[in-house]
Amino acid sequence: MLDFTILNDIRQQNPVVVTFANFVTPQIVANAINVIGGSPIMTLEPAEADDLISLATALTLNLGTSQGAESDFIELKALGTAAHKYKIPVILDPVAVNVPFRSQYVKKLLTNIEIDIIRGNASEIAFFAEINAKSRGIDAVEELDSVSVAIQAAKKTGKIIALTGRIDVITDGRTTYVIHNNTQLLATNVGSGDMLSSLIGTFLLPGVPRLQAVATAVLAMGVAGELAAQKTPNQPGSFSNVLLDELYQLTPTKLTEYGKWDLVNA
Ligand SMILES: Nc1ncnc2c1ncn2[C@@H]1O[C@H](COP(=O)(O)OP(=O)(O)OP(=O)(O)O)[C@@H](O)[C@H]1O
Ligand SMILES: Cc1ncsc1CCO
Ligand SMILES: [Mg+2]
Repeated sequence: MLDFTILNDIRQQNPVVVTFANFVTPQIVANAINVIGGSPIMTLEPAEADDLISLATALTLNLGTSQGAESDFIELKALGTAAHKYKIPVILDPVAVNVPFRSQYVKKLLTNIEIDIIRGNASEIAFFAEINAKSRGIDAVEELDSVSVAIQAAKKTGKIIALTGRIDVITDGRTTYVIHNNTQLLATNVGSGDMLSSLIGTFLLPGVPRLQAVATAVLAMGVAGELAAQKTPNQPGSFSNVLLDELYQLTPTKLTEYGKWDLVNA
């Protein structure tokens, strides 16, 4: 079961979420964390990694624009090592991981840092399921069977997988949540996925079962997206702002009333 009172806990605890961001969407990612009730901080300085992570409840590593630079790798490793030391969960957003150079980089990262959760679109998650999927840059292109791809990725990696798309699938390979709340405007808005990867961090409060926390974060994004889309039909620019308003105004009652989700093979 999902416990939506976690929203009240987030607002009460104001959890610090550290994000290694890409340079395209840091502002909306920071706002997403803030409006839901968390406290965002972005960093690029390895020397402060331990200090920041000691304050944080989760770490999100977004690889959107990081690939290649040795300084980035040093930073990612410093953050990941500190997260392991302080036992906080690490979320990976493997943007465009099917681009060969990025595939190698992610493999290197996974041997150096312990990752707990991977959030990506169908093409990105297919990489971890070891399925040959096409992708065009940051976007998924193929209609894959999301449920089986996500479960296979979870089994291959041993990590929690959040596969987003027309439906969202959250699984540890045994228990699977499928989320049906959605809107095309979320896909059109560049950075919805980046926002979600850091929102997941905000929902991963200490002591909360991780799979349920991840599923609730994805549901929250879907419900807020639908409510925003009703107010901004065919207006992607306005949608982006109203999405933040709806995340800010989200309540456990709204998640209960509007949330459409299934629990499969529990
Ligand atoms: N075809 C779709 N229809 C409805 N909602 C979608 C669709 N595709 C994605 N979404 C929603 O958009 C949000 C972001 O997921 P998406 O899979 O687009 O991430 P992404 O590709 O990493 O995005 P970005 O790179 O722009 O941050 C999720 O909440 C997801 O449910
Ligand atoms: C457009 C883009 N390019 C690298 S990261 C990013 C934002 C979506 O993740
Ligand atoms: Mg993405």
